[in-house]
Amino acid sequence: MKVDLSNDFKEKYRNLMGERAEKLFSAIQEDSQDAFRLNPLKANYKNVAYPLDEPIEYSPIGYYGNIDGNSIDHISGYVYSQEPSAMYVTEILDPAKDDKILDLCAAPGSKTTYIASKMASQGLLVSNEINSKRAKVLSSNIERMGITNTVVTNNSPKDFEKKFDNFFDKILVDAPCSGEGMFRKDPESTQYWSLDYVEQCANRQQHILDSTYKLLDNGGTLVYSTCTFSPEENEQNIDWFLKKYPDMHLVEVKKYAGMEDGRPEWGNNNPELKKALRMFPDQFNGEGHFMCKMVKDGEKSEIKERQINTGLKKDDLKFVSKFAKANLNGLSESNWLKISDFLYQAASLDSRFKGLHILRNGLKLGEFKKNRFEPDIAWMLALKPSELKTVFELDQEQYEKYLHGESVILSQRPDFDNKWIGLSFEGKLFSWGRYSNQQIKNVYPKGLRR
Ligand SMILES: C[S@@+](CC[C@H](N)C(=O)[O-])C[C@H]1O[C@@H](n2cnc3c(N)ncnc32)[C@H](O)[C@@H]1O
Repeated sequence: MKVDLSNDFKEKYRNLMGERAEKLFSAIQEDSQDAFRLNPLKANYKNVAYPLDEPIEYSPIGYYGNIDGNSIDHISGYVYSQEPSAMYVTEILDPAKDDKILDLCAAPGSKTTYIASKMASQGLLVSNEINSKRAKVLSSNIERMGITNTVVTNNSPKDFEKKFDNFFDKILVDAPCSGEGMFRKDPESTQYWSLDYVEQCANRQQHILDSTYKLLDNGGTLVYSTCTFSPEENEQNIDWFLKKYPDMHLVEVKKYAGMEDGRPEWGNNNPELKKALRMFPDQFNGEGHFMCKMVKDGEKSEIKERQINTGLKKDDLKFVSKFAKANLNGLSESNWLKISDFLYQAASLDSRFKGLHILRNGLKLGEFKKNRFEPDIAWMLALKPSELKTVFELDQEQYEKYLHGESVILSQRPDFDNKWIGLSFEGKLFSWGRYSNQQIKNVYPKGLRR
């Protein structure tokens, strides 16, 4: 599909870039570049059906190529589709295992799931999304990828200001923007673009950055990124931010072939802006992006946690222990949290989260029903085969029927008799199955069936 670039857009970039603008316009008419990531949180995570012969130089888990959303690799959370430029945002954030990280504009979750995979189920990741529909998609992507250390919230950045000042070691602001860098991936998005829209986005980004400053701890790192070319949303906003908060500084990031410096001349001639990074699709094999990394002066604060009541009763422990004894090879009882009838292994028990709209706190283990406990799909997606008493490998026909909502009838008595088993296809766990009487009853969530 041809991308319909408006005259205002072309004139603006001809003025800004001279002859180079024509190269940019032609690149925008070319096909976008697909890529995907592997998920190191899964067992044998390189065991995927997609070719891994075109690795992305700057991402140890990124590969060029297209994935199918109906494949078992996708359904079981072994792969995540993400265009190559966007992958570098997480690499420059450089998440560490014991960090407290906030991803403030996180849906649908491509950067958050990458961050989590680098944290190896440790530390704390807060993935926030202001839009409620998008926050649900974010939450389900986090579930699919088997992520356990994340609190998913649906709030505005301002909502965090009351309780989280100087709390986070690292913050990612992947800001809502005018999306010029995604025009060729989503040609219809050009219809929302105007010179005014760029101004509105720049203004909204300044509000988000104001909140972010308060939430970032001394010595902390802030990565700001957009998928747009406009100077107003990029260099000019960063120049504004650095002047408003003189204890924030840009730091150098490594630039691979095709990545360019930020443009001081687009940001009030602030020479520091060279340290930012730009990707233009006429030079770089990916979509258009801007990103930069900043640090805050000062010594790290001492953060004291105030723990909430976990809501657990003695009987609750009894039911889960009984379930685990029958079906698992062990059980960690740390950070258990009961919310109405649901049991979570919480990513955080800190009372600061009270008052936020939380969609998911860590791993959803399951639900207490009358005198029993039923495990949740989220738990299965986070388990390794070695943690289960029984893993049953389905054949192609059984797998397709199970995904569709049908039960599996076994032709003979199997060599297990426990009730809750892990179901796998091509060696990848994707669902619980409930065994009884030579049948594996279908417990695949209705919303996921296909
Ligand atoms: C570029 S997208 C984020 C993409 C995401 N980081 C990813 O990698 O999948 C920006 C997000 O910011 C959200 N947003 C919109 N207005 C916002 C605001 N005022 N404050 C915070 N986030 C906002 C949008 O709903 C959108 O999901």
